Amino acid sequence: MDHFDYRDGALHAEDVPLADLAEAVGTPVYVYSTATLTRHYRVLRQALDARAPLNGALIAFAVKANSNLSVLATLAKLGCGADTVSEGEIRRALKAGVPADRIIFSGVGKTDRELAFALSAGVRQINVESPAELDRLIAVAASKSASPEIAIRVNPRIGAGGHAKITTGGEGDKFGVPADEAMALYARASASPHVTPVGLACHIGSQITDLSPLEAAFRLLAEITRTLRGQGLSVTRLDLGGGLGVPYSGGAETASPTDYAAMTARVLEGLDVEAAFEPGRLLAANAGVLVSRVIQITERADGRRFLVLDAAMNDLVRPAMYDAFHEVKPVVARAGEPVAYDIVGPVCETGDTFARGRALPPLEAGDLVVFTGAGAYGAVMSSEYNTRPLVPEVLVDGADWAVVRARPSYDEMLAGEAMAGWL
Ligand SMILES: Cc1ncc(COP(=O)(O)O)c(C=O)c1O
Ligand SMILES: N[C@@H](CCCC[NH3+])C(=O)O
Repeated sequence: MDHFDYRDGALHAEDVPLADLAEAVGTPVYVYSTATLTRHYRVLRQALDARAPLNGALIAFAVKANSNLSVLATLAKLGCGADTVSEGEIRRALKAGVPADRIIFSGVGKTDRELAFALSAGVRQINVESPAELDRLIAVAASKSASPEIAIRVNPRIGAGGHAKITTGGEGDKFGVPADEAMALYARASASPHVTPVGLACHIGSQITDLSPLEAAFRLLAEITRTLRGQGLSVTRLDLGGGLGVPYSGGAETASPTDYAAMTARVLEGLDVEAAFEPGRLLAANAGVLVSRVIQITERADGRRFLVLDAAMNDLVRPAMYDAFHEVKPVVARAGEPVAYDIVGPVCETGDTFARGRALPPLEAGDLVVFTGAGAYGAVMSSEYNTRPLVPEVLVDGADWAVVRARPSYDEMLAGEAMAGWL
């Protein structure tokens, strides 16, 4: 459930009419709902706390899904931690008030500088994804006389997710260490005074709607835990990643947080480990919309109608990149027989197409529409392609709202560039 509803035919974010926001801030603009973020966090928190093996488990929001400082601070205030994949994300999480002991550092290619930064920040845990990374981490930690707590990320050879480009646990995927190698790596790490292995991690993909691949991966981690303990090694934490999908359209079926918690608790029963989760999309996707204005409607003699918006693939890349579906709705409810539109942006790429033949009520130039489900992997994946300013972001809380990232001016966009001295 979200908090974007029609009231008297006008779409609101909580108590704020989106048309008012569009007028005040301009379009395109991302709008996030505090009540929805809060609700999504609480639903997961309660589902986990209802199952003894998961009670109090760390929820570390995957910062890559939405790294806006105010969004992170909203979640941090609820007790949420952060799953990070770069020095930049660790800096953001700290700045937003996430305590270092709730920050997990994941990622397939952390630089020595980033590892050193994570050590000095005192993050809770570094998830090591390869033997080469373990060697570099040991060297960095030795130079600081440190011994950070680490988990080994297992590649369970179970890929899952909404699109081939977003599976991460498959055999050919770059992430993590295959199970047998992971056990050898864990034993090797345990012998070093410069890392302290505490557990295992996995994350097999994103937009996963069926629990069975997740269950298979979690069972594998439980089995590895038992094997390592049989070798006299200590394993106290399992980081079970994120990946749970969300319904991008009203009718779509996805596993619920309650079913997810029940399945996970069954797998961990009796194992006596501290679990952690790294949801991104689950908390943020349906807490955000992208508001855009119709520039014009281009009609062809063959009857094709292009709805040309002021938002483009550089603002919301998921349809172009993954053929992802986002529902499009008019901000002011309109009557009339639905019309089929090809919904496109102004960027000079055929891929700048959000949807083909999408049925919407008849629209006119100047009308506002929203893309729903845009709170995760929306603004964070935007670019300035075609020298289009990055989209601003607004956070709503009841009847209050604030611009939490401003649209840059053209001067600001060009300020970082310099003319070569010989020109
Ligand atoms: C290590 C890790 N954890 C968590 C996530 C969050 O995934 P999702 O947004 O699907 O929950 C990702 C991204 O897929 C990831 O790479
Ligand atoms: N960015 C992707 C998901 C990948 C998540 C990061 N591993 C999306 O928009 O669906």
